[in-house]
Amino acid sequence: MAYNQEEHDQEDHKKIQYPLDSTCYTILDEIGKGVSAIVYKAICQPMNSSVVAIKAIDLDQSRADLDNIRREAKTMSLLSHPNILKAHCSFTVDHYIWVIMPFMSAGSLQSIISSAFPDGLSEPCIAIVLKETLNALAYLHNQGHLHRDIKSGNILIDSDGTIKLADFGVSASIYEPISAYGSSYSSSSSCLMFTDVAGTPYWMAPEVIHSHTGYSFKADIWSFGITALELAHGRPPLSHLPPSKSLFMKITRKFRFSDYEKTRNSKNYKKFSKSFKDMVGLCLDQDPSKRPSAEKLLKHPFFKCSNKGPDFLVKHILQGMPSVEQRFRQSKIQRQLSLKKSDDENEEDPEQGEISKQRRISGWNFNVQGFELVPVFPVEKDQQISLKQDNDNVVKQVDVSELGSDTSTISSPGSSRQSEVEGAIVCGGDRKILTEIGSGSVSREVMFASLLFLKKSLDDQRQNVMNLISFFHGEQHSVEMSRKDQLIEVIEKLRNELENEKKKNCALQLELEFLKAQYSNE
Ligand SMILES: Nc1ncnc2c1ncn2[C@@H]1O[C@H](COP(=O)(O)OP(=O)(O)OP(=O)(O)O)[C@@H](O)[C@H]1O
Repeated sequence: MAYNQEEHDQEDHKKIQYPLDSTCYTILDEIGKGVSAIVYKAICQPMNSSVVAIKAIDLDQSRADLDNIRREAKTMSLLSHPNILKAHCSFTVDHYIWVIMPFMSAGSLQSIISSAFPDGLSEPCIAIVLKETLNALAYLHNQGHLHRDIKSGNILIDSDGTIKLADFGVSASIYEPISAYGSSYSSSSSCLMFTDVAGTPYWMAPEVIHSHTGYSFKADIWSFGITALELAHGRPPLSHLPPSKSLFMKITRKFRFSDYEKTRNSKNYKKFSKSFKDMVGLCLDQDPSKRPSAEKLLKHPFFKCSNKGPDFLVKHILQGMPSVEQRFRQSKIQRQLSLKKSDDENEEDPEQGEISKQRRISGWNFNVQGFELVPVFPVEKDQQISLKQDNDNVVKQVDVSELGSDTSTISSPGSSRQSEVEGAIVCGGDRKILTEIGSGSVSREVMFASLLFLKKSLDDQRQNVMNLISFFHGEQHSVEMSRKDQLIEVIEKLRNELENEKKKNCALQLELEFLKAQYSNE
């Protein structure tokens, strides 16, 4: 059936106003959890007890400030498309913002994959999900909006197989006044560009991480390509690394060979069609200008061949699937078990032992045939931290004890102003080393951008730890949960946050020292 925008808009205007009062809603169950929000299934009594989803965004933990969240609500209220999830309303409840949304009873594709399809979906199912998502994206781009957080966690599915794109928490409009984005928006270049780092690391386009270069609609296309890989393999590339590390790997264009091998030797290696691989390859072009627009991508043979609809998804994905609330409960238990397992493994196999297994690579490309990211090995085999010299590029080793630290060694560019350094952090016991490679593919601005990102993330984590500490001092969570659940959750969070904090602190300090040394050398 052809989609009629006018009819859809008229339907939209007929919608009834949901109450802006939390007492009108009864929470039934927890169904999901994001970085700074919990999602509940609830009923709205004055609306004939209709079922809704409530996203409770904790303002104390949210990266987005109130303005951003208001913008999300505003963006959602102005958009109208069958593949875009539109909120009923939103209002504040203590230090939470409640976004009242239609309940998409099968939850997100991410929750479906993680609970029932760990090795990914079949290609015909992927084609339907991606096509519906791309319809939403094409509409969004035509309206002048970037989504900026395309991933399977933001693609929701209803019991009848309907697909909707959700979560406009970091979306942005190119038509809004520049002041709405502070200094993060620039219209001086030939196309409208954003420069702030937004989104979720594994799905982020390289130009979003290298944010000094600016990015636009094509950043969503990259994330769409990563989402395709996520649906195909069950997880996005580099997701075995912590988010900050995956960002750093993208910036330094390195990731561990052992990790790549893990993916490649997967027993469940699947075959995908040439047109699917080609479509993903187009999205994952390093050069944003070479990626197709959403509208053009819709005309790709991969989508043209797919004539199956939502019923197919019901039959092949949803039938027999536990409810979204059951799945959420299961995933919580699994998370706790895997946390315990990784704790045990860390005790047996300290990080130091891992270092010897690591083999550095100088870049990574998307391989259309193999349908995965492929490492590029450095031309020079020497991976020692050493004095390295080539024609016009000198890299000299500096002992950081000279810079005020007694356990670290960094290599930094020497006399040449053109020298550029790719940094990789290798942590082993208490000896932290910032290594060199003078191949010249990462500039100081990129290094700065990554440092700023790490710093922001560090600040966020510090804030989270402070929140948890105050929670332990007796602050009440606004929604009732069992005491045991709360404690398990808090301990899990605290352990993660502290671990991350420790690693990032260490990395950040070394990198800052390194930059200081670099500048003082000049
Ligand atoms: N309207 C909805 N109906 C049904 N389930 C939902 C709805 N919105 C969210 N969910 C469920 O809650 C989960 C968490 O959603 P949320 O948007 O908070 O986090 P996320 O997108 O997974 O992560 P992030 O915080 O990184 O954006 C989703 O994966 C989905 O399963």
